[in-house]
Amino acid sequence: MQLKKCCDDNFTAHLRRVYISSEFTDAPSYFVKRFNLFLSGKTAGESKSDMQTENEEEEDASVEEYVALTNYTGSGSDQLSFSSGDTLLVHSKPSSEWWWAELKGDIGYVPASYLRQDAAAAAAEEEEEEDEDPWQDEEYFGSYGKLRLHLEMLSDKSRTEAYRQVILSNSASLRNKVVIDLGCGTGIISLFCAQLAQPSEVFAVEASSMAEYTRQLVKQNGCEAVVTVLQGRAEEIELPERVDVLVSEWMGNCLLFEFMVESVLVARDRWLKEGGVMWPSSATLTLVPCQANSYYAEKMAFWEQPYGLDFTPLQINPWCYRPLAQQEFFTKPKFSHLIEPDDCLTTPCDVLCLDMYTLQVKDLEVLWVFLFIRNGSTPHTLVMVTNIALCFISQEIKGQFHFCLEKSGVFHGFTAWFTVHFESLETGGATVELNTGPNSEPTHWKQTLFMLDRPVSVFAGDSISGNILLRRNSVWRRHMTVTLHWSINSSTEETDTTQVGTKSFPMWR
Ligand SMILES: C[S@@+](CC[C@H](N)C(=O)[O-])C[C@H]1O[C@@H](n2cnc3c(N)ncnc32)[C@H](O)[C@@H]1O
Repeated sequence: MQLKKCCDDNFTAHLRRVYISSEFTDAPSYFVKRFNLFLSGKTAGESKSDMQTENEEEEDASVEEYVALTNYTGSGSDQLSFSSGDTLLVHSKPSSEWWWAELKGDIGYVPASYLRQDAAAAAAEEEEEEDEDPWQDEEYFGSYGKLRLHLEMLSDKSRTEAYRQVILSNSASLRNKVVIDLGCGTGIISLFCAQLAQPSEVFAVEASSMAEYTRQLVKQNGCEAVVTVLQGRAEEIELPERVDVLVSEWMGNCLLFEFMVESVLVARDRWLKEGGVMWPSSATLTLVPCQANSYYAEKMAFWEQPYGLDFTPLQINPWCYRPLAQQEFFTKPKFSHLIEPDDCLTTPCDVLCLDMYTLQVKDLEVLWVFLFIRNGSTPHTLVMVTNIALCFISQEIKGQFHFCLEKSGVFHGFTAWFTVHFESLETGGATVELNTGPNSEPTHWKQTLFMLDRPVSVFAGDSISGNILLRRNSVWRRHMTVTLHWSINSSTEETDTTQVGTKSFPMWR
């Protein structure tokens, strides 16, 4: 299915590293073309020939048939009217409430809740989903089997030098130690270990097909006596002995995206000796409220007067739950954002700190706890409908923030980044830190920008407080949703005013 494919393309394209400046350059092109036609006043039928592209067959596969459950009268020129029983072609689902659909050559928004999928199509889709791997290992390890990601990672000097520095500054203590390099990729960290220290053994574990080349690289650099490359998933490989040090570069965008951290924790529990060392030893997620004037101008203010025309219905649309521009550009976080230190409205705040020794896989999950309150006369059984079920989230990755703004400006959103710390083998204190924030050398992760739907003018002395929740997707194990809740307390009003907001950002499912 095209939409799902687009989502997966997003996923592989955003595996830690981002190749496209805009998340939406890969938005379904069919939708974009249809929308262009809509703007030009042509109907789909009239413009069939305009639509023909070499990708047409693939694009047509994206269209899904839905049946109208009841009559609907569209309000405004961008909504479709339909009658119960009509078959609509849904081209895109820009939000959960409003879909972009076609009926008899006309195209427009329709309310999703008025439609149901054709039963056969729904069953086929469900089956397709059931067959999919929730870890998406094929795409994931497929992309690490190519050079593109490795080139980007190795070209990131700050990142790679940080690992080199860790090995170098601990070289004496690494003597005769056994090391596992989890997810060794091209083997760079294992090679640093072998060349800069004298470990007795380095197990370089890599699940992707890159492992075959890594073996050659180890040999080419004369390290085969120390480094053993093992191809396989870290969760499944067997080592001949436990290790003194587990080193891994597992961090993704916004620290956790990809959830490679789970593989690290599983390997830690299986193979790290009692008292062994984890590199990184801890990880911190940092947040700051910020301005993003140029991004806002590029994606939102642009529609105010392009070529002297008024395109504001794309920006502000009373009929839409979320106008198109907001929906397309601000629904997901912007990866690869480089925030200017000047755009931070105040001092950043650490919202999450992970201790790599004590963190558990279950800590990464949202645990749904069901509380059944028994109706006094009914037997104690979970299936009794007379019982009341209360469901609440007992645990999720959650951090609090409280910012006191140091300057006036426009609050466009929050920017997040992470820092990891490596402790010394000897002293246990921190030796090296890799900081991906705006005051350090840019890394390939850059920063992650979460745009609010609407900018808010703020003033020095105002405060912004709230929390951030990272909810791992319970099906798609490498994805999560970041939810921000905030309240802005104004210091300038005679009577205190508070504005509250909340927004969830899927990354990507
Ligand atoms: C971010 S890259 C780091 C590569 C290399 N360590 C470096 O610093 O250049 C992560 C690597 O870990 C591998 N990987 C991820 N999860 C893994 C797992 N569960 N078992 C083995 N390898 C894994 C990926 O295929 C990828 O090559």
